[in-house]
Amino acid sequence: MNPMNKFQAQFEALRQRTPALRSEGVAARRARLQKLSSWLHAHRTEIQQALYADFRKPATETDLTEIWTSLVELKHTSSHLKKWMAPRKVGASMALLGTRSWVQVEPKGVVLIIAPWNYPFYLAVGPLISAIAAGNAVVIKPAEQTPATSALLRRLCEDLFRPDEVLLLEGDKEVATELLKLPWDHIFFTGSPAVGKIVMRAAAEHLSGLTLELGGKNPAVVDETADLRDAAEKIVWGKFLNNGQTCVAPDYLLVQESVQPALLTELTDAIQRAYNPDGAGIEQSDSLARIVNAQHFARLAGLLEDAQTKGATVAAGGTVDETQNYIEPTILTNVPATARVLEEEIFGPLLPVLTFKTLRETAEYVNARLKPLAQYVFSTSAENRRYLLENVSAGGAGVNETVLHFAHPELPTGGVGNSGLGKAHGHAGFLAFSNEKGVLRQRVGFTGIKAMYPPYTGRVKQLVALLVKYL
Ligand SMILES: NC(=O)c1ccc[n+]([C@@H]2O[C@H](COP(=O)([O-])OP(=O)(O)OC[C@H]3O[C@@H](n4cnc5c(N)ncnc54)[C@H](O)[C@@H]3O)[C@@H](O)[C@H]2O)c1
Repeated sequence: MNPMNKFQAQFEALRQRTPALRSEGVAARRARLQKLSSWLHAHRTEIQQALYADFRKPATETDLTEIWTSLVELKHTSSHLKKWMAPRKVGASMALLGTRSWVQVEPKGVVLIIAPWNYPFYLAVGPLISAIAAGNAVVIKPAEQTPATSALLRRLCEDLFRPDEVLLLEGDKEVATELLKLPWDHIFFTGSPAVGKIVMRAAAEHLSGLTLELGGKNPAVVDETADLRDAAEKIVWGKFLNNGQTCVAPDYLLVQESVQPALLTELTDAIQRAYNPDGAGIEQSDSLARIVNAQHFARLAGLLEDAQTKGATVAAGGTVDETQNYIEPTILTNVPATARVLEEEIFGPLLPVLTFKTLRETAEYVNARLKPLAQYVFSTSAENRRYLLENVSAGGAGVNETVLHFAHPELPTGGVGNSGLGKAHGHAGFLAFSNEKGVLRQRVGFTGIKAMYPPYTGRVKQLVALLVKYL
C-alpha cells in the first residue's frame, strides 16, 4: 500500500471547502480579489525588497512586471467577473428546435499552481487571481530559487486567506513531486518544458486538468523595411528586462542581411543608452537585474564560452563576473549552427544574431525547430508582417514590439507544442480553472424527438434519412 501522502490532510481540508466556494456569488469572489489588490498596494515596498534580495531586480522593474501586471489582471478580472460567471445562452439547431441550451461555468475544485523563479511574484499571483475568480480552492508551490519572494508570498496567503481556501507550500522539487501525486482537479504549471513533461505524466495518473506555461526559443525577425532604431530599442528592452530571464524574451534575432551592420550599431547604442547612460560602466547600472544564482550563471557563462570556442564573434558585451552573478548584455554574430546557444533556450542576456536573405528562409528556419512561445516581427511592410504571422507557428506574437502582448489581460497567453498547453490571463485564465458545463433543457412531455426512438421501423428510418439528407 502507498504510504499516506504528506499533504493528504491539507488536501482533504481544501476539498471539503469546495462546496462553500462553488456556491459563492460574484460579490464574495470580488471581495477576495479586492483584498488581494489592497494587499499589493500596501506591501509594494516589501515586494520590491524581496525581489531585490533574490536577484537584485530593480524596483522599477518589479513595479512594472510583478506588481502592475498583477493589478492589471486583478482589475480586469474583477470588472468582467459577473459576465464570465453568467450562463451563456446558445441557440437551438434545427433538429433540436424547442429546446433551450446554455453554457454554465463551475469551478474545477481543488487546484495546484506551480510557479517558476523568473517572475516569482507575478507568475504565482497571476494564476491565483484566475483560480479564485473561478471559485477554486488553491495550493501554490512557489519557486525555491527565490526564497525572499517565496516567504513574502506565504505571508500574503496567510494574511488574506483561510488555509483551506488558499494554501502556500514552500519547497523544492521534492515537495512538488509529493504534491503532484494528489488527485488535483487542475494543475497550472509554469516552468521549463523538461519539468512540464514530468508534470504532464503526473496529471495523467488522475486525469487532472492541465495548463502548461513553458518556454522556448523565441525568434525576432527584423526585415529591411523596419525602423531600425525603434526595433533595436524594443529588442534591447524585451531581451535585457529581468536580465534576459523572461519566457517571452526574444531568444535570437533573424536580421535581413542588408541591414545587419546598421542594426548592430543601433543595438549597441541602445544598450549603452539604457544601461550605461553616464559612462560609469554597465556593471554599475541599477537598472539591470542579476542572474538568479550561481548555477544559472555557470550555465550562461558556459553557453557564451561554447559559442566563442566554436567561432562566434562577440559584437557587444561579453563581460562576466562570477562574484556578482553578472553577465553583461551580449550580442553574438557569426554563430555556428552547432553552438549550444542556438540549440537551447538561452534564458539570459546573450543575443545571437543570424542573417537571412528572404522571409521564406526565416519561416523555414523557425518551423524546422520546436515551436516557440513567442515570435516577434519588426517590419513596416504589411505584407511581410502578414506572411510571418501566417507562416510561423508560435504561442503568441508581437508586431513591432516585444513582450507586451504578455501584459495584455485579454490576450490568451501560452504556448503551442513544446512551449505549452492551454492559455492563461483574463477570460482564458478564468476558463482554464472552470468547467464549462453545456446544458440542454427539454420541455417535459415533448414527443418530437421520441419519433426516432427504437424500434427502428420503416417510418423511423425514413425520418432519420431525411434528417441526414437535409444537413
Ligand atoms: N510560459 C510562461 O508563461 C513562462 C513564464 C516564465 C517562465 N517560463 C519558463 O520557465 C522556465 C524557467 O523557470 P524554472 O527554471 O523555474 O523552471 P523549472 O521547470 O525548473 O521549475 C519550475 C517549478 O517546477 C518545480 N520543479 C522543478 N523540478 C521539478 C520536478 N522534477 N517535479 C516537479 N516540479 C519540479 C520547481 O520547484 C519550480 O517551482 C523557462 O523554460 C521559461 O521559459 C515560462
